Amino acid sequence: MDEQREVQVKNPCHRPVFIILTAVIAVGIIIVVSISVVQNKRISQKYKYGIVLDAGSSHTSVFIYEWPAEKENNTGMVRQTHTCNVKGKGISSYSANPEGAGMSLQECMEEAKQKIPVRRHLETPVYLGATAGMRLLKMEDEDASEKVLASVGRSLQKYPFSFQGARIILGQEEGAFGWITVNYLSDNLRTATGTLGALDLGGASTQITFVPKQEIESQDNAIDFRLYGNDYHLYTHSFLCFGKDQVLRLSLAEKFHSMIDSTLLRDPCFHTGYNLSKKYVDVFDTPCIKEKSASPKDFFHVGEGVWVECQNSVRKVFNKSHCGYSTCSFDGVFQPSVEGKFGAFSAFFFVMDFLNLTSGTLHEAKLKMKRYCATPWKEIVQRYPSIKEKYLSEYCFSGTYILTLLEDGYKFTSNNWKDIQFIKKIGDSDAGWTLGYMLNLTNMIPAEAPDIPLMAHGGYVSFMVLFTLLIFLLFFLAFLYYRRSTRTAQKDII
Ligand SMILES: Nc1nc2c(ncn2[C@@H]2O[C@H](COP(=O)(O)OP(=O)(O)OP(=O)(O)O)[C@@H](O)[C@H]2O)c(=O)[nH]1
Ligand SMILES: [Ca+2]
Repeated sequence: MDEQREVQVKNPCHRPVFIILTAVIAVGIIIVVSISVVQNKRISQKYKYGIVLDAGSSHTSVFIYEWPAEKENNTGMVRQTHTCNVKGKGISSYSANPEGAGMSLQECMEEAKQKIPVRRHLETPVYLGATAGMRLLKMEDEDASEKVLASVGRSLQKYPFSFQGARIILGQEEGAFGWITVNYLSDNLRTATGTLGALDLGGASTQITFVPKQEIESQDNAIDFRLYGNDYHLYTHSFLCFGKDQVLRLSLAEKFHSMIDSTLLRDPCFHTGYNLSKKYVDVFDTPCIKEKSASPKDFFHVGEGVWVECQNSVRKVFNKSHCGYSTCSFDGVFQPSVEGKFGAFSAFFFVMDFLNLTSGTLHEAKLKMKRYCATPWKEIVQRYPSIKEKYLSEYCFSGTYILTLLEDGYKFTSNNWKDIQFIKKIGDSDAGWTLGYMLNLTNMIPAEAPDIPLMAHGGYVSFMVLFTLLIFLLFFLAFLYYRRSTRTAQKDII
C-alpha cells in the first residue's frame, strides 16, 4: 500500500512543473487556433460588385468595381475590375432619337452580366451619372434631356442588377468625387498625410478641386467632407463649356469674327497643309456660343501651324475682365492659389501623354509645343498612321489649350509645374469621378475611422511562426522532463 502511494507521488504527470507546462501548451494551442480562425475569416471572404456608367459628353463608359464583402469600410479595398466603352457618341447626341441612347448601352451591360457572378446580380447596384453633355442639352432642350434620361433608365432596369437611378450630376459633384477617387486610391484619406488636388478635362467641361490654404470666398465653390475621422474643406469648380471640344468651337467661333473671306478660316492651331471643308453648324450649334455670326454653310479650315499665335487665340476664350473676389481664375470665378500636388486626368492625360509632355519643365513643354505645331500635317499623318485623323489634327490645339488653362487660367507657374502629375490610372482603377460617386452612394467611406485590424498580415505570420516554435519547444521540454522523471521513479522502485 505504501509502495503504491510512493509510485503515485513520484508519477511525473502529477508534478507541478509538468502541470504548468501542460497548461501553458494548452493555452498556447488555444491562442494559435483562435487567431488563425479570426484572421483567416478575413481571407476566405466573398466579393461584392458595383456598376457606374459615366455618361460623358463625348462617350459613355461602364465601370465595374469589386470589393471584399467583409471589408466594405476599409480604405483601398474597392478596385476597378472591368471597363467597357459604349460604341458611338455620348447619350446627349441622341436628343432626336432618345430610344437610341438606351439601346446604345446594351452591349456593355450584357458584358457586365458575364463579368459579375450570377449569385451577386440582384444585389449589385447600378448608377448612371451624366455630365456636361447632358447639362448643355438640358439648357438647350429640357424635354429632350428628360427623354434621354428616361430611355437610359428604362434600358438599365431590364438587367438583373439593382438599378439606383440615372441623373445629371452637378459640376461640384463631378469635381468633388474625382478628388475623392484619386485620394481614396492613393490611400491619402485614412493616413491624412496630405491630399492630391484633382484636375479633370472632359469634352464639354473641366473641373479643378483641391484643399486650399486661403479662405473660400464663394459658397458655390466650397464642399465639406468628414472621411475616416478627418475633416476636409475643399475648393471645387466646374467650368461648363471649357472641355476641350467646346473650347475648340469657342476658339473657332472667335476666329470667324475676324475673317476677311468668310469661307476660309485660317487657324494657327492646326498644322500647315491641313485643309478640310467643315460645316458651320458643327462649330456654332452649341449653347456655349452666344453670338452666332452670320457665316456660310461650309468653310475651309486651313492650318497655319504657329504656336505663339495659337496661344494668343486660345487666350481670347478666357474672360478676365471682371472679378468680384480677391482672386479669380477666369470668367469671374473665385479661385484661391493652387496648393500642393495635383493629379490631372482624362483629356489632360490623353493629350499630354501623346505629346510627350507628362514630365519636364513648363518651359520645355512650350518649346516642344512650338516644334510640334510647326510640323507639317503630311509629316504628322505619316508619323502616326494608326491614330484617328480627327484626334491627330487636334493635338496642337488641345496641348496649347491645356498649357494655357493651367498657366493663365489656374495660375500654375514654372515653380509648381512639377506638382502636376498627369495620370490615367492609380493601380487598376481609372482616375475619374465614378469611383468616388459609388463610394459615396454606398456609404463605403465612413465619417469616423474604422476599427484597426487585429494584426497586419506580416505581423500575423511572424506571430504564428514564433508561437508555434515556442509550443514545440515546450512540448520537447515536457517530453525530456517526463522521461527523466519516469527513469528516476523506476530507479527508486528498483
Ligand atoms: N486623343 C484622345 N482623346 C480622347 C481619348 N478618349 C477620349 N478622348 C477625347 O478627350 C476628350 C475628353 O474625353 P472624356 O474625358 O471622355 O470626356 P467626357 O467625359 O465625354 O466629357 P465631359 O462630359 O465633359 O466630362 C474628348 O474630346 C474625347 O473625344 C483618347 O483615347 N485619345
Ligand atoms: Ca468626363
